[in-house]
Amino acid sequence: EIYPLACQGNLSVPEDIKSNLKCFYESYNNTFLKIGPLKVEELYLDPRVVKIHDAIYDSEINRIIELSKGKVERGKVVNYGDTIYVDTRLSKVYFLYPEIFGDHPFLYKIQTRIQDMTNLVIGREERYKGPLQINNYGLGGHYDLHCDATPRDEGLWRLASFMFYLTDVELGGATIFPSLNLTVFPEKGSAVFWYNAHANTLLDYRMYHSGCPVALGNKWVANQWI
Ligand SMILES: O=C(O)CCC(=O)C(=O)O
Ligand SMILES: [Fe+2]
Repeated sequence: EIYPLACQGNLSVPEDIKSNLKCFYESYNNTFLKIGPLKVEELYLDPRVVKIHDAIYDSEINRIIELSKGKVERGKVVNYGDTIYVDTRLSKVYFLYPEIFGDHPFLYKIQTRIQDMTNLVIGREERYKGPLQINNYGLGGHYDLHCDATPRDEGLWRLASFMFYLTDVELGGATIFPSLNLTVFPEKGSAVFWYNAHANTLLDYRMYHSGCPVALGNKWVANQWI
């Protein structure tokens, strides 16, 4: 079982890959990023997974959690067009839909920043203009192996995933990518970003991942599917 090993951070990315990973400042050609460049840490090269440090302000985190606290409900998963409760996902979820952004304009800023940070456009088609999904895991909360896109989407929806860590977690709660031997521990204010599909839009099965059980503490993350 690699699950417990990976969750504890006892697996690591192969040495030949690790030795080529870099940390750098990125500003693309973006005026705002020139003023405050992204702090990028490469976690894997092919497929590319990056961590962005200081991706969201504490003040924004507080507001998101405040908005979501009383609203989160047991999360479901999509199953052939239905959404159902499953044992493999134990977390509470609240969707901050674009419809409510008008009441909370700071959310526009966050989505715009995600676009700047990824160089991608959220909602290439209107029906894919997704919400910010807020996830809260209590003790034992977890989300087992899954891919954010499904074969039916084939990379048209959820081409990429951008996830903010809104809290540190005292113990457990890592995000693991078992095919890559990659474990990412939550770090408040940071974000991870990866593509769920190849350039030809077929799903990239290497991107299966899990949210490990929280052993101590309380975990909040915010996902934006792109
Ligand atoms: O909580 C995590 O670390 C992963 C969450 C996740 O994969 C998801 O919400 O799709
Ligand atoms: Fe996921």
